[in-house]
Amino acid sequence: MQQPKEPFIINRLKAFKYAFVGAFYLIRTEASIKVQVFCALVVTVLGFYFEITTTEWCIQLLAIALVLSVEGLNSAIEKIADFVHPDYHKKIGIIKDVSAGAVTFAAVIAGIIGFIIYIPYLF
Ligand SMILES: Nc1ncnc2c1ncn2[C@@H]1O[C@H](COP(=O)(O)OP(=O)(O)OP(=O)(O)O)[C@@H](O)[C@H]1O
Repeated sequence: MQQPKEPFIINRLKAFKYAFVGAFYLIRTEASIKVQVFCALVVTVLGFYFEITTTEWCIQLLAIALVLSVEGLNSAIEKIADFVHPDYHKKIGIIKDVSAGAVTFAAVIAGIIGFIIYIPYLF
């Protein structure tokens, strides 16, 4: 028998709950996400210390969101890869390397953004 359809708002609230559970799971279990969250906290403190502009805050927050999102998706791809093929396989290696490579793009660009924002405050 089909389950009765739940109201739209309940359905969306549940989706939010699952998404937050996933976000906290990432922070609790993934070393790379812990490092990225630590970096995000450091630049947030720097932002308050140097009183960066509203535009700089927006760009910094976008860079943080980009790195955390791509890192989270990379973790999800690693988990899918381990689930579908737990043993060693050359193609799984390439899939994981490509996924990690996507994080590298985001992290390098975020680093460059950090330099562009903070170098003028330091020198
Ligand atoms: N099943 C596998 N088959 C082939 N190569 C693998 C496999 N698992 C991992 N590798 C190789 O080892 C590298 C590291 O994989 P791993 O799953 O440990 O990710 P990680 O980079 O340590 O993840 P994290 O982001 O959690 O630190 C991969 O990028 C890939 O080159």
